[in-house]
Amino acid sequence: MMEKYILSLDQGTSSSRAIVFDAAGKVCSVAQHEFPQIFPRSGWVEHDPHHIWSSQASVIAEAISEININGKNIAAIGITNQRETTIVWDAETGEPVYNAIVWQDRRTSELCDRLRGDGLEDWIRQKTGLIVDAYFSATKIKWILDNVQGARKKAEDGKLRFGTVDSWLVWKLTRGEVHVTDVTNASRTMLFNIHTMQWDEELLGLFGIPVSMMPEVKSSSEIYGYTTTTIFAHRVPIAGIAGDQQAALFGQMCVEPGAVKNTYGTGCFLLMNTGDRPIFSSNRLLTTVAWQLDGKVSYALEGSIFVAGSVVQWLRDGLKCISSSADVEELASSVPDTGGVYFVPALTGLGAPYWNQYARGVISGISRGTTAAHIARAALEGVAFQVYDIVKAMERDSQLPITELKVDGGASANNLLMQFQSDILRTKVLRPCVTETTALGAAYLAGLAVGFWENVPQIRSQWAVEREFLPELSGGYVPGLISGWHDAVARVLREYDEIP
Ligand SMILES: Nc1ncnc2c1ncn2[C@@H]1O[C@H](COP(=O)(O)OP(=O)(O)O)[C@@H](O)[C@H]1O
Ligand SMILES: O=P(O)(O)OC[C@H](O)CO
Repeated sequence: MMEKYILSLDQGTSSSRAIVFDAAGKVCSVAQHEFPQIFPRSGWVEHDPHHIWSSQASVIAEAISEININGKNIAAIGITNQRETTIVWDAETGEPVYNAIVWQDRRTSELCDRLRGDGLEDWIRQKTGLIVDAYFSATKIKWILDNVQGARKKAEDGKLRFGTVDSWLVWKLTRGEVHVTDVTNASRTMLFNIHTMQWDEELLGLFGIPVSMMPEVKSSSEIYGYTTTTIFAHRVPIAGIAGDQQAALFGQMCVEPGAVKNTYGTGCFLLMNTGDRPIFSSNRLLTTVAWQLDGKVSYALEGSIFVAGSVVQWLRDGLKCISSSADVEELASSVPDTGGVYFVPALTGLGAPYWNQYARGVISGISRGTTAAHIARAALEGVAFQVYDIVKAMERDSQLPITELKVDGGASANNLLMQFQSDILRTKVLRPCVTETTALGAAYLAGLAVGFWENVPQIRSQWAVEREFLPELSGGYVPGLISGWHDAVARVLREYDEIP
Protein backbone atom coordinates (compact mmCIF):
# COMPACT_ATOMS: atom_id res chain seq x y z
CA MET A 1 0.00 0.00 0.00
CA MET A 2 1.33 3.45 -0.95
CA GLU A 3 -0.61 5.12 1.85
CA LYS A 4 1.35 3.98 4.83
CA TYR A 5 0.92 6.98 7.08
CA ILE A 6 -1.52 9.28 8.82
CA LEU A 7 -0.55 12.92 9.20
CA SER A 8 -1.75 14.60 12.37
CA LEU A 9 -1.82 18.37 12.82
CA ASP A 10 -1.74 19.47 16.45
CA GLN A 11 -2.28 23.20 16.60
CA GLY A 12 -1.70 23.97 20.31
CA THR A 13 -1.64 27.22 22.24
CA SER A 14 2.15 27.34 22.48
CA SER A 15 3.14 25.69 19.22
CA SER A 16 2.06 24.09 15.98
CA ARG A 17 3.09 20.50 15.45
CA ALA A 18 2.81 18.00 12.63
CA ILE A 19 3.34 14.34 13.37
CA VAL A 20 3.41 11.41 10.99
CA PHE A 21 2.20 8.10 12.45
CA ASP A 22 2.41 4.62 10.96
CA ALA A 23 -0.15 1.84 11.31
CA ALA A 24 1.42 0.70 14.60
CA GLY A 25 0.71 4.17 16.04
CA LYS A 26 4.44 4.85 16.09
CA VAL A 27 5.74 8.40 15.64
CA CYS A 28 7.72 8.45 12.36
CA SER A 29 8.47 12.16 12.26
CA VAL A 30 7.67 15.30 14.22
CA ALA A 31 8.07 18.95 13.40
CA GLN A 32 7.22 21.72 15.84
CA HIS A 33 7.31 25.52 15.80
CA GLU A 34 6.52 27.78 18.73
CA PHE A 35 4.77 30.92 17.55
CA PRO A 36 4.32 34.38 19.09
CA GLN A 37 1.85 35.02 21.88
CA ILE A 38 0.35 38.50 21.79
CA PHE A 39 -0.58 40.18 25.10
CA PRO A 40 -2.09 43.58 24.15
CA ARG A 41 -3.34 44.27 27.70
CA SER A 42 -3.45 42.57 31.08
CA GLY A 43 -5.66 39.52 30.74
CA TRP A 44 -5.82 39.69 26.93
CA VAL A 45 -4.22 36.91 24.87
CA GLU A 46 -4.22 36.84 21.07
CA HIS A 47 -2.62 34.92 18.21
CA ASP A 48 -2.18 36.10 14.66
CA PRO A 49 -4.26 33.68 12.51
CA HIS A 50 -1.63 34.04 9.78
CA HIS A 51 1.02 32.82 12.24
CA ILE A 52 -1.21 29.90 13.18
CA TRP A 53 -1.49 28.89 9.54
CA SER A 54 2.09 29.64 8.47
CA SER A 55 3.58 27.76 11.43
CA GLN A 56 1.25 24.85 10.77
CA ALA A 57 2.01 24.83 7.04
CA SER A 58 5.76 24.87 7.63
CA VAL A 59 5.70 22.01 10.13
CA ILE A 60 3.64 19.93 7.70
CA ALA A 61 6.29 20.45 5.04
CA GLU A 62 9.09 19.63 7.50
CA ALA A 63 7.45 16.53 8.92
CA ILE A 64 6.80 14.95 5.55
CA SER A 65 10.15 15.88 4.03
CA GLU A 66 11.99 14.52 7.09
CA ILE A 67 10.98 11.01 6.11
CA ASN A 68 10.88 11.77 2.43
CA ILE A 69 7.20 11.15 1.81
CA ASN A 70 4.55 13.12 -0.03
CA GLY A 71 0.77 13.39 -0.15
CA LYS A 72 0.49 10.07 -1.98
CA ASN A 73 1.83 8.26 1.08
CA ILE A 74 -0.67 9.83 3.46
CA ALA A 75 -3.95 8.00 3.88
CA ALA A 76 -5.60 10.88 5.73
CA ILE A 77 -5.04 14.00 7.79
CA GLY A 78 -6.33 14.38 11.35
CA ILE A 79 -6.63 17.81 12.95
CA THR A 80 -6.58 18.61 16.64
CA ASN A 81 -6.40 22.05 18.11
CA GLN A 82 -6.43 24.47 21.01
CA ARG A 83 -10.14 24.82 21.66
CA GLU A 84 -12.44 27.86 22.09
CA THR A 85 -9.92 30.21 20.42
CA THR A 86 -11.98 32.37 18.12
CA ILE A 87 -11.23 33.50 14.58
CA VAL A 88 -13.56 35.55 12.40
CA TRP A 89 -12.68 36.06 8.75
CA ASP A 90 -14.07 37.51 5.56
CA ALA A 91 -15.76 34.78 3.51
CA GLU A 92 -14.63 36.23 0.21
CA THR A 93 -11.03 37.27 0.88
CA GLY A 94 -10.30 34.79 3.67
CA GLU A 95 -8.72 37.67 5.60
CA PRO A 96 -9.26 37.59 9.39
CA VAL A 97 -11.02 40.72 10.65
CA TYR A 98 -9.18 40.57 13.99
CA ASN A 99 -6.51 38.50 15.69
CA ALA A 100 -7.53 35.13 17.09
CA ILE A 101 -8.86 35.70 20.62
CA VAL A 102 -7.28 32.90 22.62
CA TRP A 103 -9.18 30.74 25.09
CA GLN A 104 -7.12 32.25 27.95
CA ASP A 105 -8.30 35.78 27.11
CA ARG A 106 -10.38 37.45 29.86
CA ARG A 107 -11.64 40.55 28.05
CA THR A 108 -15.27 39.42 28.10
CA SER A 109 -15.39 38.71 31.84
CA GLU A 110 -17.77 41.58 32.57
CA LEU A 111 -20.18 40.44 29.88
CA CYS A 112 -20.16 37.02 31.55
CA ASP A 113 -20.89 38.68 34.91
CA ARG A 114 -23.91 40.36 33.33
CA LEU A 115 -25.18 37.06 31.91
CA ARG A 116 -24.93 35.53 35.37
CA GLY A 117 -26.53 38.64 36.88
CA ASP A 118 -29.44 38.19 34.46
CA GLY A 119 -29.96 34.70 35.85
CA LEU A 120 -28.97 32.95 32.60
CA GLU A 121 -26.27 30.68 34.02
CA ASP A 122 -28.39 27.58 34.62
CA TRP A 123 -30.24 27.96 31.31
CA ILE A 124 -26.93 28.17 29.41
CA ARG A 125 -25.47 25.29 31.42
CA GLN A 126 -28.45 23.03 30.70
CA LYS A 127 -28.06 23.54 26.97
CA THR A 128 -24.27 23.59 26.63
CA GLY A 129 -22.85 21.82 29.70
CA LEU A 130 -20.62 24.86 30.28
CA ILE A 131 -20.10 27.37 33.08
CA VAL A 132 -20.61 30.97 31.95
CA ASP A 133 -17.01 32.19 31.56
CA ALA A 134 -14.91 34.29 29.21
CA TYR A 135 -13.09 31.03 28.35
CA PHE A 136 -15.62 29.98 25.71
CA SER A 137 -16.05 31.31 22.16
CA ALA A 138 -19.52 32.91 22.27
CA THR A 139 -18.59 36.11 24.10
CA LYS A 140 -15.37 36.39 22.10
CA ILE A 141 -17.33 36.35 18.80
CA LYS A 142 -19.71 38.94 20.19
CA TRP A 143 -16.74 41.10 21.23
CA ILE A 144 -15.37 41.02 17.68
CA LEU A 145 -18.75 41.88 16.15
CA ASP A 146 -19.21 44.73 18.64
CA ASN A 147 -15.69 46.16 18.50
CA VAL A 148 -14.28 45.69 15.02
CA GLN A 149 -15.49 48.44 12.77
CA GLY A 150 -18.01 47.23 10.22
CA ALA A 151 -17.92 43.63 11.45
CA ARG A 152 -21.51 43.39 12.64
CA LYS A 153 -22.92 44.74 9.38
CA LYS A 154 -20.78 42.34 7.36
CA ALA A 155 -21.83 39.45 9.58
CA GLU A 156 -25.48 40.32 9.14
CA ASP A 157 -24.94 40.44 5.37
CA GLY A 158 -23.59 36.88 5.53
CA LYS A 159 -20.05 37.96 4.63
CA LEU A 160 -18.14 36.74 7.70
CA ARG A 161 -17.20 33.26 8.85
CA PHE A 162 -16.43 32.14 12.39
CA GLY A 163 -14.29 29.19 13.26
CA THR A 164 -12.34 27.65 16.07
CA VAL A 165 -8.80 26.77 15.00
CA ASP A 166 -9.85 23.45 13.42
CA SER A 167 -12.25 25.29 11.07
CA TRP A 168 -9.58 27.84 10.19
CA LEU A 169 -7.08 25.10 9.31
CA VAL A 170 -9.60 23.18 7.19
CA TRP A 171 -10.53 26.42 5.43
CA LYS A 172 -6.85 27.10 4.70
CA LEU A 173 -6.07 23.52 3.67
CA THR A 174 -9.02 23.49 1.27
CA ARG A 175 -8.49 27.12 0.17
CA GLY A 176 -11.91 28.21 1.29
CA GLU A 177 -13.85 25.23 -0.08
CA VAL A 178 -14.88 23.75 3.24
CA HIS A 179 -16.25 25.46 6.37
CA VAL A 180 -16.80 22.83 9.05
CA THR A 181 -16.09 22.00 12.65
CA ASP A 182 -16.63 18.84 14.66
CA VAL A 183 -18.93 18.20 17.61
CA THR A 184 -16.14 18.43 20.20
CA ASN A 185 -15.01 21.87 19.11
CA ALA A 186 -18.62 22.99 18.68
CA SER A 187 -19.31 21.95 22.28
CA ARG A 188 -16.77 24.54 23.50
CA THR A 189 -18.38 27.57 21.88
CA MET A 190 -21.28 28.02 24.36
CA LEU A 191 -23.51 28.12 21.25
CA PHE A 192 -23.96 24.37 20.75
CA ASN A 193 -26.74 22.35 22.29
CA ILE A 194 -25.15 19.11 23.52
CA HIS A 195 -28.53 17.34 23.61
CA THR A 196 -29.78 18.14 20.09
CA MET A 197 -26.17 18.31 18.77
CA GLN A 198 -26.95 21.46 16.80
CA TRP A 199 -26.21 25.18 17.00
CA ASP A 200 -28.72 26.56 19.44
CA GLU A 201 -30.84 29.30 17.85
CA GLU A 202 -31.73 30.85 21.20
CA LEU A 203 -28.07 31.17 22.17
CA LEU A 204 -27.12 32.56 18.75
CA GLY A 205 -29.92 35.09 19.27
CA LEU A 206 -28.74 35.96 22.79
CA PHE A 207 -25.24 36.79 21.54
CA GLY A 208 -26.43 38.36 18.28
CA ILE A 209 -24.47 35.93 16.11
CA PRO A 210 -25.92 35.24 12.63
CA VAL A 211 -26.11 31.52 11.87
CA SER A 212 -24.53 32.21 8.46
CA MET A 213 -21.19 32.71 10.26
CA MET A 214 -21.25 29.27 11.80
CA PRO A 215 -19.45 26.23 10.38
CA GLU A 216 -21.33 23.05 9.57
CA VAL A 217 -21.02 20.64 12.50
CA LYS A 218 -19.71 17.18 11.64
CA SER A 219 -18.74 14.04 13.54
CA SER A 220 -15.16 13.60 14.75
CA SER A 221 -14.31 10.93 12.16
CA GLU A 222 -15.39 11.31 8.53
CA ILE A 223 -14.06 12.81 5.32
CA TYR A 224 -14.72 16.55 5.49
CA GLY A 225 -12.92 17.46 2.29
CA TYR A 226 -9.62 17.14 0.41
CA THR A 227 -6.58 19.39 0.53
CA THR A 228 -6.05 21.85 -2.30
CA THR A 229 -3.06 23.63 -0.77
CA THR A 230 0.18 23.45 -2.72
CA ILE A 231 1.90 21.74 0.24
CA PHE A 232 0.65 18.47 -1.24
CA ALA A 233 0.75 17.63 -4.92
CA HIS A 234 -2.19 15.27 -4.31
CA ARG A 235 -5.54 15.89 -2.70
CA VAL A 236 -5.30 14.27 0.71
CA PRO A 237 -8.51 13.56 2.65
CA ILE A 238 -9.03 15.45 5.90
CA ALA A 239 -10.83 12.82 7.91
CA GLY A 240 -10.56 13.44 11.66
CA ILE A 241 -11.15 16.51 13.83
CA ALA A 242 -11.28 16.82 17.60
CA GLY A 243 -10.43 19.48 20.15
CA ASP A 244 -7.06 18.68 21.66
CA GLN A 245 -8.32 17.50 25.03
CA GLN A 246 -10.89 15.16 23.53
CA ALA A 247 -8.32 13.92 21.04
CA ALA A 248 -5.97 13.15 23.95
CA LEU A 249 -8.78 11.24 25.71
CA PHE A 250 -9.15 9.16 22.56
CA GLY A 251 -5.39 8.85 22.01
CA GLN A 252 -5.04 7.56 25.57
CA MET A 253 -7.74 5.05 24.64
CA CYS A 254 -9.99 6.21 27.49
CA VAL A 255 -12.88 4.71 25.55
CA GLU A 256 -14.75 3.13 28.47
CA PRO A 257 -16.89 5.11 30.92
CA GLY A 258 -14.85 6.03 34.00
CA ALA A 259 -11.47 6.22 32.19
CA VAL A 260 -9.53 9.41 32.95
CA LYS A 261 -6.59 11.29 31.44
CA ASN A 262 -4.83 14.51 32.28
CA THR A 263 -2.93 16.59 29.71
CA TYR A 264 -0.23 18.96 30.96
CA GLY A 265 0.17 21.49 28.13
CA THR A 266 -0.15 25.27 28.24
CA GLY A 267 -3.11 24.60 30.50
CA CYS A 268 -4.05 21.33 32.14
CA PHE A 269 -7.19 19.41 31.31
CA LEU A 270 -8.52 16.39 33.11
CA LEU A 271 -11.27 14.50 31.29
CA MET A 272 -13.33 11.48 32.31
CA ASN A 273 -15.26 9.50 29.73
CA THR A 274 -18.90 9.29 30.92
CA GLY A 275 -20.24 7.17 28.05
CA ASP A 276 -23.39 7.94 26.12
CA ARG A 277 -24.95 10.30 28.62
CA PRO A 278 -23.95 13.77 29.71
CA ILE A 279 -23.34 13.97 33.48
CA PHE A 280 -23.93 17.37 35.05
CA SER A 281 -21.43 18.21 37.76
CA SER A 282 -22.29 19.41 41.26
CA ASN A 283 -18.71 20.61 41.64
CA ARG A 284 -18.42 23.11 38.81
CA LEU A 285 -16.84 20.78 36.27
CA LEU A 286 -17.83 21.02 32.62
CA THR A 287 -19.95 18.59 30.65
CA THR A 288 -18.61 18.25 27.16
CA VAL A 289 -18.77 16.09 24.03
CA ALA A 290 -15.94 13.53 23.98
CA TRP A 291 -16.42 12.56 20.33
CA GLN A 292 -18.93 11.33 17.77
CA LEU A 293 -17.84 8.17 16.09
CA ASP A 294 -19.90 5.81 13.90
CA GLY A 295 -22.97 7.88 14.66
CA LYS A 296 -22.58 7.45 18.42
CA VAL A 297 -21.96 10.41 20.73
CA SER A 298 -19.80 9.98 23.83
CA TYR A 299 -19.64 12.59 26.58
CA ALA A 300 -17.02 13.59 29.15
CA LEU A 301 -16.69 15.47 32.40
CA GLU A 302 -13.87 17.99 32.30
CA GLY A 303 -11.84 19.99 34.77
CA SER A 304 -10.04 22.84 32.99
CA ILE A 305 -6.97 24.51 34.48
CA PHE A 306 -5.95 27.67 32.63
CA VAL A 307 -2.29 27.83 33.58
CA ALA A 308 0.04 24.83 33.72
CA GLY A 309 2.99 24.72 31.29
CA SER A 310 2.50 28.44 30.68
CA VAL A 311 3.71 29.18 34.21
CA VAL A 312 6.94 27.49 33.15
CA GLN A 313 7.00 29.70 30.06
CA TRP A 314 6.59 32.67 32.39
CA LEU A 315 9.57 31.51 34.46
CA ARG A 316 11.47 31.31 31.18
CA ASP A 317 10.30 34.47 29.38
CA GLY A 318 9.03 36.71 32.19
CA LEU A 319 11.35 35.93 35.08
CA LYS A 320 14.16 34.63 32.84
CA CYS A 321 15.35 32.19 35.50
CA ILE A 322 15.55 29.29 33.00
CA SER A 323 16.47 29.26 29.35
CA SER A 324 14.20 26.43 28.20
CA SER A 325 11.02 24.92 29.69
CA ALA A 326 12.77 21.59 30.24
CA ASP A 327 15.36 23.34 32.48
CA VAL A 328 12.74 23.91 35.14
CA GLU A 329 13.12 20.35 36.39
CA GLU A 330 16.81 20.74 37.17
CA LEU A 331 16.28 24.10 38.83
CA ALA A 332 13.34 22.88 40.92
CA SER A 333 15.17 19.67 41.85
CA SER A 334 18.09 21.66 43.23
CA VAL A 335 16.09 22.28 46.42
CA PRO A 336 14.42 19.55 48.50
CA ASP A 337 11.15 21.47 48.89
CA THR A 338 9.68 24.93 48.34
CA GLY A 339 10.78 26.21 51.75
CA GLY A 340 7.17 27.15 52.54
CA VAL A 341 6.54 29.01 49.26
CA TYR A 342 3.16 28.47 47.53
CA PHE A 343 2.55 29.67 43.99
CA VAL A 344 -1.06 29.87 42.81
CA PRO A 345 -0.44 30.27 39.08
CA ALA A 346 -3.69 32.07 38.27
CA LEU A 347 -1.96 34.22 35.66
CA THR A 348 -5.08 34.30 33.48
CA GLY A 349 -7.73 33.60 36.12
CA LEU A 350 -8.65 30.42 37.93
CA GLY A 351 -10.58 27.69 36.12
CA ALA A 352 -12.32 24.66 37.61
CA PRO A 353 -13.47 24.24 40.29
CA TYR A 354 -13.05 27.91 41.38
CA TRP A 355 -13.95 29.79 38.18
CA ASN A 356 -12.67 33.19 39.15
CA GLN A 357 -12.17 35.24 35.98
CA TYR A 358 -10.36 38.08 37.76
CA ALA A 359 -7.89 36.05 39.78
CA ARG A 360 -4.22 36.64 39.13
CA GLY A 361 -1.17 34.74 40.33
CA VAL A 362 0.05 34.91 43.92
CA ILE A 363 3.37 33.72 45.35
CA SER A 364 3.23 33.50 49.13
CA GLY A 365 5.60 32.57 51.94
CA ILE A 366 8.68 34.27 50.48
CA SER A 367 11.54 34.72 52.96
CA ARG A 368 15.13 35.94 52.78
CA GLY A 369 16.17 32.36 52.02
CA THR A 370 13.85 31.99 49.02
CA THR A 371 15.61 31.44 45.69
CA ALA A 372 14.50 31.07 42.09
CA ALA A 373 14.67 27.32 42.66
CA HIS A 374 12.03 27.48 45.41
CA ILE A 375 9.77 29.56 43.17
CA ALA A 376 10.27 27.15 40.26
CA ARG A 377 9.44 24.22 42.51
CA ALA A 378 6.39 26.02 43.91
CA ALA A 379 5.23 26.75 40.34
CA LEU A 380 5.35 23.04 39.46
CA GLU A 381 3.65 22.09 42.71
CA GLY A 382 1.00 24.73 41.98
CA VAL A 383 0.17 22.86 38.77
CA ALA A 384 -0.11 19.55 40.64
CA PHE A 385 -2.26 21.05 43.41
CA GLN A 386 -4.72 22.41 40.84
CA VAL A 387 -4.97 18.89 39.37
CA TYR A 388 -5.54 17.53 42.89
CA ASP A 389 -8.56 19.83 43.33
CA ILE A 390 -10.07 18.64 40.04
CA VAL A 391 -9.51 14.96 40.82
CA LYS A 392 -11.31 15.36 44.14
CA ALA A 393 -14.21 17.20 42.46
CA MET A 394 -14.47 14.52 39.80
CA GLU A 395 -14.47 11.73 42.34
CA ARG A 396 -17.36 13.44 44.13
CA ASP A 397 -19.31 13.88 40.87
CA SER A 398 -18.75 10.42 39.48
CA GLN A 399 -18.85 8.62 42.85
CA LEU A 400 -15.86 6.70 41.52
CA PRO A 401 -12.40 6.72 43.08
CA ILE A 402 -9.75 7.68 40.53
CA THR A 403 -7.10 5.04 41.09
CA GLU A 404 -4.85 5.81 38.16
CA LEU A 405 -4.17 8.84 36.05
CA LYS A 406 -2.96 8.58 32.47
CA VAL A 407 -0.87 11.65 31.65
CA ASP A 408 0.44 13.34 28.53
CA GLY A 409 1.31 16.78 27.10
CA GLY A 410 4.58 18.73 27.05
CA ALA A 411 4.93 19.18 30.82
CA SER A 412 4.26 15.49 31.54
CA ALA A 413 7.91 14.99 30.54
CA ASN A 414 8.75 16.57 33.90
CA ASN A 415 9.50 13.69 36.29
CA LEU A 416 9.53 15.90 39.37
CA LEU A 417 6.03 17.14 38.55
CA MET A 418 4.73 13.64 37.82
CA GLN A 419 6.22 12.28 41.06
CA PHE A 420 4.74 15.10 43.12
CA GLN A 421 1.38 14.52 41.42
CA SER A 422 1.44 10.89 42.47
CA ASP A 423 2.63 11.84 45.97
CA ILE A 424 -0.28 14.17 46.70
CA LEU A 425 -2.97 12.16 44.89
CA ARG A 426 -1.74 8.86 46.36
CA THR A 427 -2.52 7.25 42.99
CA LYS A 428 -0.58 5.71 40.18
CA VAL A 429 0.43 8.17 37.44
CA LEU A 430 0.93 6.45 34.08
CA ARG A 431 2.93 8.07 31.32
CA PRO A 432 2.52 6.29 27.98
CA CYS A 433 5.28 5.57 25.47
CA VAL A 434 3.66 7.98 23.04
CA THR A 435 3.08 11.22 24.96
CA GLU A 436 1.90 12.85 21.74
CA THR A 437 -1.49 11.37 22.53
CA THR A 438 -3.35 14.46 21.34
CA ALA A 439 -1.93 14.04 17.86
CA LEU A 440 -2.33 10.27 18.08
CA GLY A 441 -6.03 10.63 18.97
CA ALA A 442 -6.62 12.82 15.90
CA ALA A 443 -4.66 10.34 13.78
CA TYR A 444 -6.81 7.47 15.06
CA LEU A 445 -10.02 9.39 14.29
CA ALA A 446 -8.81 10.15 10.75
CA GLY A 447 -7.50 6.62 10.19
CA LEU A 448 -10.76 5.03 11.32
CA ALA A 449 -12.69 7.17 8.81
CA VAL A 450 -10.68 5.93 5.83
CA GLY A 451 -10.26 2.29 6.88
CA PHE A 452 -6.55 2.70 7.77
CA TRP A 453 -7.53 1.12 11.08
CA GLU A 454 -10.57 -1.10 11.24
CA ASN A 455 -11.98 -0.42 14.67
CA VAL A 456 -11.26 0.73 18.21
CA PRO A 457 -10.30 -2.71 19.59
CA GLN A 458 -7.59 -2.92 16.93
CA ILE A 459 -5.94 0.33 18.02
CA ARG A 460 -6.54 -0.18 21.72
CA SER A 461 -3.74 -2.70 21.98
CA GLN A 462 -1.26 -0.03 20.84
CA TRP A 463 -1.37 1.88 24.14
CA ALA A 464 1.70 1.10 26.26
CA VAL A 465 3.11 2.60 29.45
CA GLU A 466 6.58 4.17 29.44
CA ARG A 467 6.85 5.01 33.14
CA GLU A 468 4.69 4.50 36.19
CA PHE A 469 4.97 6.92 39.13
CA LEU A 470 3.90 5.64 42.54
CA PRO A 471 3.63 7.68 45.75
CA GLU A 472 7.04 8.03 47.41
CA LEU A 473 6.46 10.85 49.88
CA SER A 474 5.12 9.67 53.20
CA GLY A 475 1.34 10.14 53.25
CA GLY A 476 1.60 11.95 56.57
CA TYR A 477 2.93 15.09 54.84
CA VAL A 478 0.06 15.38 52.38
CA PRO A 479 -2.71 16.97 54.51
CA GLY A 480 -0.36 19.79 55.57
CA LEU A 481 0.66 20.46 51.97
CA ILE A 482 -2.94 20.49 50.80
CA SER A 483 -4.12 22.78 53.56
CA GLY A 484 -1.23 25.17 52.79
CA TRP A 485 -2.36 25.18 49.15
CA HIS A 486 -5.98 25.83 50.07
CA ASP A 487 -4.91 28.73 52.30
CA ALA A 488 -3.01 30.20 49.35
CA VAL A 489 -6.03 29.76 47.04
CA ALA A 490 -8.29 31.35 49.67
CA ARG A 491 -5.93 34.34 49.70
CA VAL A 492 -6.25 34.65 45.91
CA LEU A 493 -10.03 34.36 46.05
CA ARG A 494 -10.21 37.02 48.78
CA GLU A 495 -7.89 39.33 46.88
CA TYR A 496 -9.70 39.03 43.55
CA ASP A 497 -13.29 38.58 44.56
CA GLU A 498 -14.80 38.95 41.08
CA ILE A 499 -14.50 42.78 41.13
CA PRO A 500 -12.00 43.99 38.54
N1 LIG B 1 10.04 19.54 30.98
C1 LIG B 1 9.04 20.40 31.16
N2 LIG B 1 8.62 20.74 32.40
C2 LIG B 1 7.59 21.59 32.59
N3 LIG B 1 6.91 22.16 31.59
C3 LIG B 1 7.27 21.86 30.34
C4 LIG B 1 8.34 20.97 30.05
N4 LIG B 1 8.44 20.87 28.70
C5 LIG B 1 7.47 21.65 28.19
N5 LIG B 1 6.77 22.27 29.17
C6 LIG B 1 5.63 23.19 29.03
O1 LIG B 1 4.63 22.49 28.31
C7 LIG B 1 3.94 23.39 27.43
C8 LIG B 1 3.96 22.80 26.05
O2 LIG B 1 3.26 21.60 26.07
P1 LIG B 1 2.35 21.23 24.84
O3 LIG B 1 1.69 19.93 25.18
O4 LIG B 1 3.20 21.31 23.64
O5 LIG B 1 1.34 22.44 24.91
P2 LIG B 1 0.26 23.02 23.90
O6 LIG B 1 -0.41 21.84 23.27
O7 LIG B 1 -0.62 23.80 24.82
O8 LIG B 1 0.95 23.92 22.90
C9 LIG B 1 4.66 24.71 27.48
O9 LIG B 1 3.87 25.61 28.23
C10 LIG B 1 5.97 24.40 28.20
O10 LIG B 1 6.36 25.46 29.04
O1 LIG C 1 -3.11 24.18 23.86
P1 LIG C 1 -3.39 23.28 25.02
O2 LIG C 1 -2.89 21.89 24.78
O3 LIG C 1 -2.95 23.83 26.32
O4 LIG C 1 -4.98 23.11 25.11
C1 LIG C 1 -5.79 24.22 25.18
C2 LIG C 1 -7.22 23.78 25.40
O5 LIG C 1 -7.77 23.16 24.30
C3 LIG C 1 -8.06 24.94 25.82
O6 LIG C 1 -9.36 24.52 26.12
